[in-house]
Amino acid sequence: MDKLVLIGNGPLEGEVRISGAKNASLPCLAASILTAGAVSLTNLPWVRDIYTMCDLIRELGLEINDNEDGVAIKGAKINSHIAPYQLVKTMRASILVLGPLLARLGRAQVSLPGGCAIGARPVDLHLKALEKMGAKIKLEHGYIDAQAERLKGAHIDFEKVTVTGTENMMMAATLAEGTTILDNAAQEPEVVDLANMLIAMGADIQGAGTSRIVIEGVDSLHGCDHRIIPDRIETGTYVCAAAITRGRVSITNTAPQYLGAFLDAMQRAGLPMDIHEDRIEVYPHEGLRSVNVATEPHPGFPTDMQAQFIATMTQAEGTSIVTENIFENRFNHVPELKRMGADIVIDGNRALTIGPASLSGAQVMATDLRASASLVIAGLIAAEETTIDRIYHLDRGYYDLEGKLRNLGAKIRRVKNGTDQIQQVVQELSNI
Ligand SMILES: CC(=O)N[C@H]1[C@@H](OP(=O)(O)OP(=O)(O)OC[C@H]2O[C@@H](n3ccc(=O)[nH]c3=O)[C@H](O)[C@@H]2O)O[C@H](CO)[C@@H](O)[C@@H]1O
Ligand SMILES: C=C(OP(=O)(O)O)C(=O)O
Repeated sequence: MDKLVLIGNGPLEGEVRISGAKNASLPCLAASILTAGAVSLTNLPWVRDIYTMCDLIRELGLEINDNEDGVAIKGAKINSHIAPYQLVKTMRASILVLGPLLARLGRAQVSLPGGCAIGARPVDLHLKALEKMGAKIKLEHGYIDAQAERLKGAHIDFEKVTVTGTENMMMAATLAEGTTILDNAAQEPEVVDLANMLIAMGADIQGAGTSRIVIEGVDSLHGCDHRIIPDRIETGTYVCAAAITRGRVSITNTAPQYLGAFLDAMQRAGLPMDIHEDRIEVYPHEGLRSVNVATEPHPGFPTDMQAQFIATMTQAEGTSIVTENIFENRFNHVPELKRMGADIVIDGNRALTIGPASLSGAQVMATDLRASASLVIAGLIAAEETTIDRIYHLDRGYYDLEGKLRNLGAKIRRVKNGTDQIQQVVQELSNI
């Protein structure tokens, strides 16, 4: 298993170019199931989850040719309606093929995703909504088995805001008979990106980006060319990396308008920044102030930035209270950050971070995607070496994290298994 080795050093400096959004690419790849036409997607980040989704779509029979910037997909022929356990178990977002398969083929069998490190993450709201659209659903042998000759438009009022639930229903409704209204819909930029792709395929969708989305079903969709939006969570992660190291970093090829609540929190913390249309310039600061945030559905503070924000707050003056409202178990990074010297107390769904704490390198374990990123951020300023194990979590969602950080001057290397090699890499990094 690969590990990351870091040695804390000076401020990051330079430019980092943001990749396409993983969480927009996944539903857009799934949307290609809806058409027999040719789909071209560009600005895909070649991270593990994208490979997994491509494998899943290939497994269904679609033809995919990839290139450096994206994929060309042809869905003229689909010969399976089954999303197997082997693929779904490595990526929960596989559930996104349920709506499109059912809409196009009238049948879908998708392995039921299990819980994961951050929470139980049920898919009951996806299933209830599909039933409301006329699908017959059975749960058998660990699989969701859904059937519907043609889905019918329905009024769906989500009990909770669900991002992939909204995306699944939006895709299913494009080919349904009649009008579907989604209330309490997710307003995330990735939902809007998917809606824009579907509209380019001929779908009739109004209101994406608001809490009510109205979809008028059509008989068929055609192919399209679509460019994926920049990754707001990768962007925020580099803002935190720049902030914790008091760096001067230009974050380019991004879209700051998707990060309002997070950038507002960083500004309240005293981070000097210039925010442009497609880039953020982060400047060195004289010391950060602690601020309180609570995670909420978009446009609130994103849960996917919570771990990286807590890592940054370990260096802010005072006590920062971070309340996690989306997932019931998303503080797995806290015990690991504490092993590095952070002073953090968990109280129910709140994490109280008392700063500034002096961090020292340690052997730590990545437990989920964003928890891993928070350990990298802490490792950038920790004294001596930090070794992060189980970085396959990071590889699910960050394109070339160590390459991008190395470019900014960080002392970071990936090592294959073996403690001998770790010692050698530590020596090499110490000599830089
Ligand atoms: C691939 C992708 O886009 N992943 C994102 C998506 O995940 P995902 O779409 O899985 O998360 P949801 O928005 O669905 O989950 C929000 C909350 O609703 C609950 N819930 C959800 C569905 C359901 O049927 N029943 C139910 O109870 C979940 O357990 C959670 O507590 O949104 C999350 C919340 O912004 C992000 O952290 C993930 O990065
Ligand atoms: C939780 C995340 O992803 P997923 O929903 O795929 O687990 C994430 O991107 O932070």
